Amino acid sequence: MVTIRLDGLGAFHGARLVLSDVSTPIFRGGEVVAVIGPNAAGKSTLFKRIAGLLKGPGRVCLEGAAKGPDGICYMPQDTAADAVLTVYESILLARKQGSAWSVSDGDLALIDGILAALSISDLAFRNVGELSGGQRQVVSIAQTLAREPEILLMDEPTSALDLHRQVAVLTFMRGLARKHGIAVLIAIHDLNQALRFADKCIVIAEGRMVACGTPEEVVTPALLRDVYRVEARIERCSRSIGHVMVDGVAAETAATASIAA
Ligand SMILES: Nc1ncnc2c1ncn2[C@@H]1O[C@H](COP(=O)(O)OP(=O)(O)OP(=O)(O)O)[C@@H](O)[C@H]1O
Repeated sequence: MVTIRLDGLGAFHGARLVLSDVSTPIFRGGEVVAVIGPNAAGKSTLFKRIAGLLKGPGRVCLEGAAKGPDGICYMPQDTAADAVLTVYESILLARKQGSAWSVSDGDLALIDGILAALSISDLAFRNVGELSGGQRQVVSIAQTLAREPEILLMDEPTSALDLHRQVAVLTFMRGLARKHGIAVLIAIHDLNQALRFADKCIVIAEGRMVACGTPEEVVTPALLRDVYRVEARIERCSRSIGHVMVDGVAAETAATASIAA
């Protein structure tokens, strides 16, 4: 089984150390880990550092990955659109990235399966450049899956999706993690989706990890006040899943806001 653990991880943007001292317990294949935190906290930076796109101190301890570091796939936040390719071609290109350019029946069957699983078979021969933002985001997920990741880093993969597709994609990703033993780390702003779909949760704030545990352990009124600067409660629905109920901005922020007004 693949496992990943972060040991004192940090990252530089240029000469600036933007992220430091991120140490986690072991995350195992099959688990979904939500990475949460405010804007500019360092979530994307963390993913880029794990994926080897940024330099910095510390270690990414990977075990049991058949492809080694190549098993780590990063889906960026910005979904680049290559207008001249069809959806099918763009996914095939992603699959063939860094490998021999010969296409097997297995490659085509895998792509057909991904398109069907993500309910985008009807988009296969449309140009990527003419898709909506949400459609492009699902294509970007398909491109990442086509690389058959062992560790999957998804940077806000549902930010452009409607509610149905958010739930469908997150349900699918969790099933995929379980079925294929993939460790899936998802940076996400929707804390209710994190509470619903994640097995573990890490919180990044001001370039450091400030909490790690199950979503229920981590997403608390105290965390919401200290890290997100809102007054909020966690209420359980009839299915015992916690939901964040926001009452307003935290007092200190409210004072600042009224001064600013
Ligand atoms: N290419 C870059 N060059 C210099 N600084 C950068 C670069 N990219 C990000 N940063 C800085 O690194 C810090 C962390 O940014 P990062 O994108 O990791 O945040 P984030 O938690 O993913 O934010 P968001 O939720 O807004 O996407 C920010 O201060 C940001 O300005």
